[in-house]
Amino acid sequence: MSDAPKSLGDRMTFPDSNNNEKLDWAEEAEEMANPTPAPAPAPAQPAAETTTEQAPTDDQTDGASEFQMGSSLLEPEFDVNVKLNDLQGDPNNPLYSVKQFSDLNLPDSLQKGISALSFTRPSKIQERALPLLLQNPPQNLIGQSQSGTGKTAAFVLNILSRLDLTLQQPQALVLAPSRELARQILGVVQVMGGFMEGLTTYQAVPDPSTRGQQVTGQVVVGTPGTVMDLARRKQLNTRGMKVLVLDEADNMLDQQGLGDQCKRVKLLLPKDVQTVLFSATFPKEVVAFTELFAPNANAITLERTNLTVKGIKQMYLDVSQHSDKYDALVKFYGLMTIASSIIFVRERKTADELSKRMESEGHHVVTLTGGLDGTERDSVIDRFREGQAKVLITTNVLARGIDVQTVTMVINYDIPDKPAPSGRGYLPDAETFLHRVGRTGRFGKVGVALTLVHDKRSWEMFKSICEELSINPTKLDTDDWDEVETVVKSIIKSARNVKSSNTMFES
Ligand SMILES: Nc1ncnc2c1ncn2[C@@H]1O[C@H](COP(=O)(O)OP(=O)(O)OP(=O)(O)O)[C@@H](O)[C@H]1O
Repeated sequence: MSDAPKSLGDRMTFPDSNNNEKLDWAEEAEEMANPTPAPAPAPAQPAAETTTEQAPTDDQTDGASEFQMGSSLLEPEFDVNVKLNDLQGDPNNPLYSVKQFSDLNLPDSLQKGISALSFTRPSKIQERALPLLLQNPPQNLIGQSQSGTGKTAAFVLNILSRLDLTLQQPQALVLAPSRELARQILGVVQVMGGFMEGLTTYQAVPDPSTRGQQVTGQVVVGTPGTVMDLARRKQLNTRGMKVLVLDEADNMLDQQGLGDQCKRVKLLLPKDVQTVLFSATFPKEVVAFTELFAPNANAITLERTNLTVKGIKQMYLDVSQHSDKYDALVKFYGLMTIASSIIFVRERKTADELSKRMESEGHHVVTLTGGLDGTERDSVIDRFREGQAKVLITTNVLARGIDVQTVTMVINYDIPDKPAPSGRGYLPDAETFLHRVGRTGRFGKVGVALTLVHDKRSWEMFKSICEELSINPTKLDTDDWDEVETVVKSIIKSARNVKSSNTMFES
């Protein structure tokens, strides 16, 4: 099945901190000639097999306010660049960045909301973004920071501080690519705004029980398709909107379907709506469009080399062929106790197959794909959040934004890919890789990411992603499981021993 050497690691290995193996790219010099490595064109695959699942624009039920809080602050470096479009954002202005939430002059009700979440001080992105977001007249913002660094709280605080609670009409709209993320954001709005008397919210994801209902919630959080439907049916009055937020903005503007819908939604809003775009990634293909969508925006960006969360330890399992992946996965799970983990696969079919096999062998797993209806999806993610299920198998539908702090391991059972611009074949998808692995290692927690590599193509894809993101993963060799156990344990231990540099925060 595979055209790869029996053990890829024999000739192509990443440096391994544990056994001092050195990276040997020499044999691949030709393939590496291009500084931004493009992998060999992927073999054509049958359509049904190759479509990477898109984030859904439909499905649903009602809001939940469950999410994790607290953190052990082990997060390493990340620095942001700030591009300011006005003099108010001058670094000499005392509001340029804030050291304490109390410096923001927020109403008491909001300070209480922040305390309810146990946030003691703002993270770097919050420190930089909040003064820019809160200034008047409102300014647009494009904000980038690594996964799990607190972008949600930044845009939610801005929204809540701009509401007129005496008006019972929609005033702020947050669009997210999946129903699960929309529910999660709504949860943050409800807890953070829990002390604001009269605050109302609306969850705009497909829900048969709210069909025909007029939207009166002041903060509307939803998926673009549903929001567009509500507006078209005149159930959502958009005239009073003051803030529009696109979470996972690059994803929202990049995909043909979601991008079109977001544009249409924006056209319905007042011209002076404050437009806020947040993501951990803004690939260059979407940057021009983000600037059109949020004109004259202040921008907080990350250097390409700072995109990864260093607290997430990267490993890969080198298996000989596709059919060995399942056994290697199960063996791996047998080695250690993992608090909670997410296994990402490429297709719904694989998710279902993997889930059936693991269940039949006594593993308790849950599966969430776009193939489930809204109520089922809500129930699965809730059970996983509550710890009733420790293993979640899913597709890219949950690659972005989902915050479950008990997740200590992410497994890329299949390497993420995206259609090549030429329309022929698929290319490695570094952005999706980054978002997937970012489901662990949240807000300074330690996490481990494991990627399965099984043939030459998967190896090349992984290698390209690692180069693009400056990742140096440790190889786990399936010929020696005792060694795998030792290596993984030592990686986890070394990650735990990372001295807190507190660089989640500004010094
Ligand atoms: N100032 C803070 N102090 C402590 N915890 C915080 C603070 N800000 C955010 N958090 C927590 O950090 C976690 C990650 O936050 P959030 O989900 O907003 O990250 P994100 O940057 O949006 O990530 P992603 O890019 O994956 O969407 C959440 O559990 C949140 O409650």
